[in-house]
Amino acid sequence: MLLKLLILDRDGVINYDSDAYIKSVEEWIPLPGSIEAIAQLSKAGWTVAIATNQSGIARGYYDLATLDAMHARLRELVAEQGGEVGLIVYCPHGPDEGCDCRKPKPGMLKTIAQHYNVALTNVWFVGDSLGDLEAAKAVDSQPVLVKTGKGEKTQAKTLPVGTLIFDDLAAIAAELIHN
Ligand SMILES: O=P(O)(O)OC[C@@H](O)[C@H]1O[C@@H](OP(=O)(O)O)[C@@H](O)[C@@H](O)[C@@H]1O
Ligand SMILES: [Mg+2]
Ligand SMILES: [Zn+2]
Repeated sequence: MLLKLLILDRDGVINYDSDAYIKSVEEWIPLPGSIEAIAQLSKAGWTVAIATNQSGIARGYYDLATLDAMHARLRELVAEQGGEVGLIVYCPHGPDEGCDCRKPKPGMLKTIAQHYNVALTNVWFVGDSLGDLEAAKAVDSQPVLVKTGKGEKTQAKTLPVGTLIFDDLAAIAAELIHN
């Protein structure tokens, strides 16, 4: 049976983003409807994985324990709604470290695909930044832009051909669950 895999960016898609980075669990605040959307997708048989840049680690704004606490909180909130979150992959590196995982490079998407032993072709990758969409395009996944977070600013840029646009994660869940 083909795995129904959906990959999400984190900041600006699941939780509010900030130009000052999300530096603590207290600053990690879910966007309206995002927790419910993930839980509904999970209960409808979707595997929801996450690929997130976290250069704030390299910049020293917060540590790995804090990052893990944010993700534990996310998992706890989704579990309270009867759903579950799949693999969470993050890039802790800074923009100048030349790693393979920082979006727009597709390294994290490849890691997720290998973990679930699936191809990335046409798998929806939902993000609010151009780098998210470019990462998707690089591995023939489906770039999906949400207007939350930095999404409306991103929408004004030149997007990869075929990018789908939705208001928010709740609208994406409705589309995937009911179609
Ligand atoms: O949207 P995801 O990938 O989940 O995470 C984005 C964050 O890591 C941060 O990425 C930073 O970009 P730089 O890493 O400084 O270029 C800035 O855009 C911050 O506002 C943002 O919070
Ligand atoms: Mg983002
Ligand atoms: Zn990296």
